[in-house]
Amino acid sequence: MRCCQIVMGPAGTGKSTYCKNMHEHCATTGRMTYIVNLDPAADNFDYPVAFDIRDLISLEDVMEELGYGPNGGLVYCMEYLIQNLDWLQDLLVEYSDDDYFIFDCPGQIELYSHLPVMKSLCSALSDWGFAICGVYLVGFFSYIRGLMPRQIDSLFISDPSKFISGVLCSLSAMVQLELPHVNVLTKCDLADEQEIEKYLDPSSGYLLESLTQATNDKWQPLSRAVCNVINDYSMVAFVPMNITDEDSMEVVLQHIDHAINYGEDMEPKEPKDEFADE
Ligand SMILES: Nc1nc2c(ncn2[C@@H]2O[C@H](COP(=O)(O)OP(=O)(O)OP(=O)(O)O)[C@@H](O)[C@H]2O)c(=O)[nH]1
Repeated sequence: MRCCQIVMGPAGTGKSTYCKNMHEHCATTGRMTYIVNLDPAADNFDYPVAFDIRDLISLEDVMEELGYGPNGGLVYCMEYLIQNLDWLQDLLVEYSDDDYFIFDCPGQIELYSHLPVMKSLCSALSDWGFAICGVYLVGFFSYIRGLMPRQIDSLFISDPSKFISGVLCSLSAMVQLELPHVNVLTKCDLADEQEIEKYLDPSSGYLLESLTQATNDKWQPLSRAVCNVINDYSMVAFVPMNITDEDSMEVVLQHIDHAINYGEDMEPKEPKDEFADE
């Protein structure tokens, strides 16, 4: 079966790092993967690129030649890809049916929340025989890059509303793309395990308690409803990933394999229980 992961998520959540680590982890278990760069704004990679959207169109050229800004230019590039999908199909045709692809996507969340381009891409991949898993990354921490690279900007942990916002964005991608889907919480190597658990364990009541304290009475029914969605649907649950821990990469991969193999028929379960005895 031809399989692929569509790696999505806001800017800086670790999509390219995830692709590199997933590629390396799969190699250690004898699974050959090919990474496709679908970010027309990408500059360099730490992983071997099988093929690259920038060979079709680059953001720099679009901005220069059409006078678009970065966001409009990116959307233009993605729409151009959709209008030229034969470019991608011709490249994929060269590979065998057992080959496994990881698509490293851009960080503009509107691509996953309401614009039709990713949905069109996924429909095409499905028509070409791919079993697809959407992998949506949310960072437990976020970084500012640039003048002070690797400086920690905001700690999601200090602000449950940011965590909720990340969950709602992933939910929006799930609803929009209708793919077998795995949510991954990245940068967990930077956080204390017990702190992460507070966010991920619905029985802790931590999210609702924090939101209740932080918001005006008027918003509390909404906070409760959102927390119920997060707690009741294991499909919205996040798999914590620690890139320094091979076991953690393997757990993420098992969730993806499970999603690909069982897709929409998957019984809602707490992901952490699912592999507890393995
Ligand atoms: N400690 C730690 N750092 C990470 C992790 N994932 C990513 N980073 C760092 O976070 C920064 C952003 O990572 P990228 O992989 O470039 O993120 P991205 O989502 O591809 O970013 P965009 O392409 O801008 O959307 C880099 O400095 C990475 O080294 C992680 O799991 N742990």
